[in-house]
Amino acid sequence: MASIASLLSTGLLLNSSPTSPLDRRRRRKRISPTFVRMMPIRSCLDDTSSLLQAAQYTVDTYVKSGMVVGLGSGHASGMAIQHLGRQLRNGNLKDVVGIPTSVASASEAAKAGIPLDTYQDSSQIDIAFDDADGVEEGTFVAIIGRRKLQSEESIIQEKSILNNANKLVFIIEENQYKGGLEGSIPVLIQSLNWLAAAEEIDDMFLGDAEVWRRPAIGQAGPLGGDFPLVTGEGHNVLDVIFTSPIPSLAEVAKILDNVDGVVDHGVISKTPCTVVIASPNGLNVLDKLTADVVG
Ligand SMILES: O=C(CO)[C@H](O)[C@H](O)COP(=O)(O)O
Repeated sequence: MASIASLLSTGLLLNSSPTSPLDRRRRRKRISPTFVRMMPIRSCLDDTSSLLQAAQYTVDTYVKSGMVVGLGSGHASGMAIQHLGRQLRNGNLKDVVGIPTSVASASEAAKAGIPLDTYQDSSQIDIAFDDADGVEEGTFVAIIGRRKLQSEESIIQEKSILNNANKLVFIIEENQYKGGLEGSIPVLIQSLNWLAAAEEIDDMFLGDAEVWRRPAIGQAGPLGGDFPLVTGEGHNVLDVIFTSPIPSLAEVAKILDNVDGVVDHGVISKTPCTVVIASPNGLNVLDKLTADVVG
């Protein structure tokens, strides 16, 4: 098995291999139809205002008094948290408790005056909203966690909050909802044997993706530089950067789940799931009510 460094130096990581495992799975993949509701809400707005509208719509539509709410991370979630705080202050909502998915969302929620609780496995979460780096069209499988992690925060915990919520809503922009997503998927790996796991992932996606270890400071690189990021749980983070469109995120997740040393990753698949999509023309609200059957 070639090392990542040697593959990079020969440029092999950038070449496209027509017979990679992903290609073979691409040919085998069949996805059953699922029910998707589309509710267009028309308006004419710039990017920021449309995301703000999506964030406010999410809170106004799905958060009710007395609920426990998973508070997501990112730009749109920040706006939703601020709006939720306003609704509590002006009395439109009461007795809401927030469970933050990150240091940033905890800090935003504290500033907005939202009462907070910490996440436990037994937490009953009525609804969670979150940003996503991308949501795959039709399947609603999402990528989270590309952002830089801070101190003790954890993709594992963020995924648990989203998975345990009775209702999950992603708030995204229209260019983030599509088939054939590209870019990176964060993968948590045991730090002791990180190189073996990285090389196995590199082999699995040869021709489709580059594998880099995320640094705590400084530039990213195949070996993560001198200061690799170590999460609060003691893991390293690999960014598996797809240079060609991913035909099926669920298949990628399945491959990653089978690699020795992989602890978790930023692919999340949950139904039911709602996506509130902001665009300059207004909002599209899509619901996926049933899970795909892959044969
Ligand atoms: O992990 C994530 C959501 O949980 C995303 O990586 C992140 O929040 C995206 O942030 P932004 O929408 O501000 O680019």
